[in-house]
Amino acid sequence: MTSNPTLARTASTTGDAAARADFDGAVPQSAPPTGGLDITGLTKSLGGRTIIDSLDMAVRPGELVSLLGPSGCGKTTTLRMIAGFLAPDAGSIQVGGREVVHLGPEQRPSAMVFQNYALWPHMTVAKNVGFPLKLRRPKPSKAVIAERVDAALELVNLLHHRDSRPARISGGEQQRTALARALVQEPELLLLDEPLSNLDAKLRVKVREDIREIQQRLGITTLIVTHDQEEAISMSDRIAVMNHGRIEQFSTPSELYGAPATEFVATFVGSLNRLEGRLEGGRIVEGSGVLGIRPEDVVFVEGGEGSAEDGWLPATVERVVPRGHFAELTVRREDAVLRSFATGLPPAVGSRGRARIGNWLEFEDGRLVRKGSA
Ligand SMILES: Nc1ncnc2c1ncn2[C@@H]1O[C@H](COP(=O)(O)OP(=O)(O)OP(=O)(O)O)[C@@H](O)[C@H]1O
Repeated sequence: MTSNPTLARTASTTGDAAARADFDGAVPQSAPPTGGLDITGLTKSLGGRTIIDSLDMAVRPGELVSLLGPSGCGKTTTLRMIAGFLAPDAGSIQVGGREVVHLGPEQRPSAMVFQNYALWPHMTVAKNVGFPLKLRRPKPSKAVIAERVDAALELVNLLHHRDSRPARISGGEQQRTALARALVQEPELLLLDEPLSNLDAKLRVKVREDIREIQQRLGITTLIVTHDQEEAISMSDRIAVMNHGRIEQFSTPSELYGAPATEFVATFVGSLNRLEGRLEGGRIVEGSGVLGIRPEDVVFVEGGEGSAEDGWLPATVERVVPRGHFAELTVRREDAVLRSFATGLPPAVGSRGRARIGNWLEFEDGRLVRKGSA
């Protein structure tokens, strides 16, 4: 297993002379990345059903990738096979170019953060974090374990709680303890199963920023399982969108949003007006395809003449849902009822004006065939 230089460097007393000479008191912004993850032909049946169907995926060294998909699509099953808790029926899993599929979880160069954190209630934070090191053979000395535990706790900003028990710290601190317990193992591959699902909305934003920052600083190749598109979009270099045990698209967040390969991806990532038909002169008319229109691509303007020129059609606001810094409008035109996002002061329910469609996606048989723009 490659030792991660940054984690070693965070403890001033840890490491060999070269590492110490390198350490100038500040944690470097980025370390050389750990190895990538290469999965090919991963297959698993459970209860007589194919759950994962010949899955291929390559995560680059130092990359953070989210496995995103609805409940039951097979995210956790995939992660458990990568971690070594579940044996696949077929396929290869390589970490840093080394085949690990036949190894047990503790022999793999990966560490997992569980959804429920799985902390021992009778152990202090420091004992919990040091536990995986105690299981190592040969067992590291007490002093080495203490140094590495402190380095990991410092990374997650939890040194002051080293002697607290899990019941005495907050949910966010428990999450960071679980993260430190994974990082202390200096894994090449960090695996996180719905890491933020037990946190309240505000803390979730803070913790996801923390995880991203630490991950980038250490250069650890990371795979996160989530069903939360906002979480995936805000943290990931790339997102693998899963549906029924297959990856529908594996792209950057902006590619997924702007050019979704399938109707499923378009509806799962971001919100979408889905309408049967096609656009002709800015007007939705009958047709065999499916139109996908992002709410921000529907513009409503109060008052003014509603003329078909430039795609403006008369429109009435039927519903207004404030969303904080913007509002979601339901706008009725003669051809369709559309959701629209409005920034600034939203119009009142019943307001009349005109609405126009700026950009749209065209799907046939569930696949993207064209992107249109007015
Ligand atoms: N031991 C099992 N026996 C039979 N079917 C199983 C078993 N474990 C999981 N499954 C099924 O496999 C499918 C995928 O489950 P998995 O937990 O991987 O989904 P998921 O995408 O992680 O969902 P969630 O977000 O709800 O955790 C589900 O339909 C589930 O019912």
